[in-house]
Order: sequence, then C-alpha cells, then structure tokens
Amino acid sequence: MDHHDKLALPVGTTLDRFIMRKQEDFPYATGELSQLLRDIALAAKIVNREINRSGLIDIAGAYGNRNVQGEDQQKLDVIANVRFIRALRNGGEVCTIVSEEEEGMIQTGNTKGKYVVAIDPLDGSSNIDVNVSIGTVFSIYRRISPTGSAGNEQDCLQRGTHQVAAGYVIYGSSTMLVYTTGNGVNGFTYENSLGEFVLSHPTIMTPATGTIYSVNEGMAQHFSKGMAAVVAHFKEQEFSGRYIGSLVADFHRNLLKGGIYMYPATSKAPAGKLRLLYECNALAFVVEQAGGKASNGYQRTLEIQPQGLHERCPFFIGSPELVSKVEELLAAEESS
Ligand SMILES: O=P(O)(O)OC[C@H]1O[C@](O)(COP(=O)(O)O)[C@@H](O)[C@@H]1O
Ligand SMILES: [Mg+2]
Ligand SMILES: [Mg+2]
Repeated sequence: MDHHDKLALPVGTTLDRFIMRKQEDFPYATGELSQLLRDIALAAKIVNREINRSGLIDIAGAYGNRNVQGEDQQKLDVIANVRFIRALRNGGEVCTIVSEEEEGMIQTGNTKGKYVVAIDPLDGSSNIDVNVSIGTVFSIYRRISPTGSAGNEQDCLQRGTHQVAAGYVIYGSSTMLVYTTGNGVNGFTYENSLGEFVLSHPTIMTPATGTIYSVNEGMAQHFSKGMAAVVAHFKEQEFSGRYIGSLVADFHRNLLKGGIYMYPATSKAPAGKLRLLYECNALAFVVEQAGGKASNGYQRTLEIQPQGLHERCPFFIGSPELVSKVEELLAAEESS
C-alpha cells in the first residue's frame, strides 16, 4: 500500500473532514497547517459569493467609484485581497503574507505564526467583467526566522521546493479548490446547498501527454526563435489551441485533460509576465504532485531562487512529455 492509498478518502468527504483525517495521519503535527487551510477555504467561500453576485451589483467596476447606493465600489481583486488577508490574519497561523495586490510584505501581527503565505487573490482579472472563469492561487511556507517577531524577506524568498502546501481555487461553471500538501493532489467542488467543499477529484494525476497547447499567440512577433519553433511544432502535430487568459483556468483544464500552458519570455517582457512567488511556484508544486512538470524552459521552476517578492519568470507547465519537448526545442535552438 503506498502513501496515497493509506490517505485515500471517499468522494463526497467534506474538506473539513478531509483536512481533519489527514491531520490524524501525522500524529506529531500540531494542526496549525490544517487551520490555515481551513482559513483559505473560508475566504474562498466568501470570495465565491462576491463573484457570483458581481454581475448583479457591479462590484467589478473601477475601484473608488460609487455605486447607486452611494457606497464605495470596489474591484473584485481588491475585495479578494481584503478577504484573504482578513481570514489569514484572524486565523493566527500566518506571520507574513506576500500578495500580488501589495508592494511590500504584509505583517499580520501574529508574531507567533509559523507560516508565510504568498497569494494571488484574484487571478484572471481581465475576465471578471465577462463572466469567464477566474481564480485564486496560494503558496504556503514554514517561516525560517524564529517566532516572536515579524516575518522577514528571507522567510518569503524561499525556493518553491520548500513549500509545505499550495493550491488554487477556480471560480468557474463550478467552484473548486485544488491543493497539495506534498502527498498527491486532491480537488474539492463547492456544494452551494451545503456551503461546503466536498472531495470530487481524489488523487489527481495529469496525463503524461496531451493534445492541447495554451499560449497567447497574439504576442508571437515578440517570441524568440526557440519559442517560434515550439509553437510550429505543436501546430504541425495539430494540437488544439486553448487560451482563456486566466492562468488558473488554463492550468486546471490542462491538468485534467493533458496539455501544456506556456507564458514565455518575449522581447517586450524578457522575464515573461507571471509571478514566481504566487503564480508559478504554487502551480508547479501541484503539477509535480500530479505527475506533471513545470519549468522556465531551462530549469525546474521549484528550484529557482527568488530574488524579489514580485519577480517574474517564463513558465511552461503541464504534461511531463510536453514540457520536456519544449525544453529540448529551446535548447536545440540555442545551440544552433
Ligand atoms: O493577456 P495575457 O498577457 O495573455 O495575460 C494573461 C495572464 O495574465 C494573468 O491574468 C495575470 O494574473 P492577474 O489577473 O492576477 O494579474 C494570468 O492569469 C493570465 O494567464
Ligand atoms: Mg494572476
Ligand atoms: Mg491577480
């Protein structure tokens, strides 16, 4: 019996029970990480509610505008940021947060908190107003600095290999929370009537290969020669091009169906667009736990040493055979 079997729980198990049962498998664990995951799930439910109502009350409008009731309107990404930070602060397990929405580190005031969280509270913001899937991405690290003071940059700039948990929420035709603590990947679907996430996708494994490629080809004139060769290769193979423009949604589809998502370096954006700390590393941890692969084209994403909180990196993620093929094509173009 492998580790995955030992931890297997039936479809329909609620997220709370799932987290509790996993906790029982590690008798020396203190339960703090479990509490943190519950806090994230709670914030996800609240953000889900706001997103569902967004068409009704126009919270997708510009930040600072006033709505018909004279109340301040807030952009959904600001609302999501506030909700997640509040949940993590109230939970007490997190000392420091890195968020896409804020320049510096956010100190929660919980100096005893043992964890650091990096988060993209609302991913795919350009899709908010048009009712297309959006998401949240989160990454959890154990702090390095001793408890009793605020977390520092060293705590936040850890390699992705040091993540203790990571995952994402997708707010789509149904809302799902997918996460890993390093023992496989499990997906939970939100049951509106119960107000609970329930296990719907146990032990997700991504197909070894696939026939979908996802990249913003409108940028093709800014691609390197190597990247042009990559795109030509997938076209020759008659792959399907699928690109939503919400990283979480593009990733989630390819995770389940097999395929590759690419956000390369371009002449306009030499480091690509996506953020290492709260976009790439979290999904890289998830994909590896599902048997997939994530890379910047040359190096495993999880092994990149971050230098800055909002650092960007080129990103290739998905089915292992496809990511390896891209690495091979990029290297071949480089040496020619
Ligand atoms: O329009 P582009 O350049 O293809 O960018 C799309 C990418 O940018 C992002 O929207 C960035 O995320 P945010 O919405 O969190 O800023 C990714 O989700 C997405 O894959
Ligand atoms: Mg994003
Ligand atoms: Mg965002």
